[in-house]
Amino acid sequence: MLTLDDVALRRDASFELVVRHFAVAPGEAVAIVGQSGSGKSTCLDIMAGILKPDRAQRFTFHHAEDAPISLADLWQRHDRGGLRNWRARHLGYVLQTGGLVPFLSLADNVGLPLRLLGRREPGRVQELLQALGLDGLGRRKPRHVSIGQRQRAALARALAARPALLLADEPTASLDRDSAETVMGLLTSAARRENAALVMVTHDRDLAVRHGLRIATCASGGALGLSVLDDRETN
Ligand SMILES: Nc1ncnc2c1ncn2[C@@H]1O[C@H](COP(=O)(O)OP(=O)(O)OP(=O)(O)O)[C@@H](O)[C@H]1O
Repeated sequence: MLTLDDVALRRDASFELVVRHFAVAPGEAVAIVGQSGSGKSTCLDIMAGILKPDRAQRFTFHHAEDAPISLADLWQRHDRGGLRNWRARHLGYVLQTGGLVPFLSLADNVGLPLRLLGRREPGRVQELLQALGLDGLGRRKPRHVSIGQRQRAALARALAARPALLLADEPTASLDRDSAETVMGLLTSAARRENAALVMVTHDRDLAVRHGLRIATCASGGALGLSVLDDRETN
């Protein structure tokens, strides 16, 4: 579904991320692991069409019967509208910081992707709040719930429009062990149910392995801090 070949982005004089090859198929789940500062979040932001790569031999998204979309071409043409449409239609992104809109209730945050797409799905928001253990908190603003509850609301929002590609940056980082297991279970089962591709960044390799995710390593090394993600190194 998502394929990257020789995609690179230099962040500063001492750091360049180079994705030699990465591919994820519908229904497949991959965890990107690696040391702090090795480029995991940068990699996810490139996959999300948020950060523009300096070069991309191949950077494509291919969903079901639709024609393949070259994200590399959209960037090349500076087609911001095209990238925005692609993100709205196909992408669910759980940010490390949650990224909820502070002045909207949890329920309105979760329903936001559906509203932006002009879709009405009565019951969908409630179903997600319930699935993520947020029943009864829908009317609260993000600042009036715990960090872990915010994280789960962010996950519910990413799932709302049933995206084909689900990206998550440390979705369990602010959760206790039991909640982390629960959220991982929900994330992977939701992705499987929707036949979505899931790519998540995590420090917790064991948690990812326990939940059946393929492991891709973001390795750092070399004098320039060159970072290479290569999913052929997976186990
Ligand atoms: N906005 C930015 N501008 C310039 N450099 C950045 C920016 N964000 C991150 N970097 C640099 O890019 C490199 C990779 O950072 P990134 O956040 O992708 O790593 P990470 O593996 O996700 O780290 P962590 O596990 O600590 O979250 C680091 O050297 C970092 O200092």
